[in-house]
Amino acid sequence: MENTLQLVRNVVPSLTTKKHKGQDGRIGVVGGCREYTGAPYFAAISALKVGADLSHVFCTQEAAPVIKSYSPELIVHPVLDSPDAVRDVEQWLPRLHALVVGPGLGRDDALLENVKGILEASKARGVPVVIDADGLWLIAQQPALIQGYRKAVLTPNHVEFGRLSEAVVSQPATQLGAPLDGGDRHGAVLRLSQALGNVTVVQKGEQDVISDGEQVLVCSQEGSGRRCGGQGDLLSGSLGVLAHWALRAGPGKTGGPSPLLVAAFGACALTRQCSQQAFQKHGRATTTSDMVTEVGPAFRRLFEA
Ligand SMILES: NC(=O)C1=CN([C@@H]2O[C@H](COP(=O)(O)OP(=O)(O)OC[C@H]3O[C@@H](n4cnc5c(N)ncnc54)[C@H](O)[C@@H]3O)[C@@H](O)[C@H]2O)[C@@H](O)CC1
Ligand SMILES: Nc1ncnc2c1ncn2[C@@H]1O[C@H](COP(=O)(O)OP(=O)(O)OP(=O)(O)O)[C@@H](O)[C@H]1O
Ligand SMILES: [Mg+2]
Repeated sequence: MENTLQLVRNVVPSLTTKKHKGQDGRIGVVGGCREYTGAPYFAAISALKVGADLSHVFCTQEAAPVIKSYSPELIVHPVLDSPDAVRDVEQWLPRLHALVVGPGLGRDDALLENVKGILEASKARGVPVVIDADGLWLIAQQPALIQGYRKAVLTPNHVEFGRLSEAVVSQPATQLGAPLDGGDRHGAVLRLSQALGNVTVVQKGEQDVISDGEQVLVCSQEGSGRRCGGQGDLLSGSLGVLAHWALRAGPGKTGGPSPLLVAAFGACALTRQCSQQAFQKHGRATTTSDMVTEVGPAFRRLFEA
């Protein structure tokens, strides 16, 4: 654990007076619809609090005023349900360092079709993508969308992992419902990553298991017993920034594991540390907003010690 945390520290940029706004990260979150406005907010605000300079949300028209009202810090584009959605997002891509696709996206077919176009445009430009939540629903329908794209990280929860495995490696459904033991989980994550052409996969759970098809890392940083919604969104937003930092630093700084493995490990450790710290203060009443408040102190404790 400690050795891998040190690798994360190696990619964290220093705060100096020589930098300009945007240099340490311009992150985009694609998600936010009528039902879900919290998820993209949690992802985007977490990216900022980890250290991105600018955080954009690309959501539906209806969701935009709601998300804006949560925070003056986010830049919110009400474009995702427009007929020009792909073009509207594409024009921002040259200015974005990473895209987090899926928190609060929903499963509307027209929206998913737009997201498909956004993913294709991101791949064409080599923009790193973190795919979470309903973005993973899309990938389970069309794995070819991400096949072999080495700058992608998928962050499935238990159910999302089962869906992806069934779609990609035809894992028997009987195995999907049952909790896998440690050894099986490693193998299952490794196989899914390999089947997707070495896309990095983070299976969230009691321990987070991370693989790029070559190595497997396990994050067992102490978290809490609280399982409120939104914690995965904090993780995917944080990972957007860390992925950018790690890829920019390159394998020379991350040692043996690939940059995206190190970034994913960092985001998992941070999310769990936030959970632990928030739980110490709020106990059973802990919510993801309490965890967002802990991002700064948790980051300092893990990565700036
Ligand atoms: N405040 C918000 O706006 C939030 C919105 N969310 C969004 O809600 C949408 C659906 O996400 P879901 O995660 O519900 O996806 P799914 O609808 O695929 O999840 C199915 C169900 O699986 C269950 N589940 C999760 N982990 C499990 C485990 N380890 N064992 C057994 N069952 C488990 C959950 O209770 C969930 O009801 C996404 O767009 C997501 O981003 C969530 O991120 C939570 C917060
Ligand atoms: N059983 C568990 N014990 C400890 N930590 C857990 C457990 N399950 C999940 N976590 C942690 O909670 C965080 C979110 O994982 P979770 O599986 O809840 O994601 P999710 O379902 O996508 O969340 P969201 O509600 O944001 O969609 C991760 O950091 C993960 O490590
Ligand atoms: Mg989720």
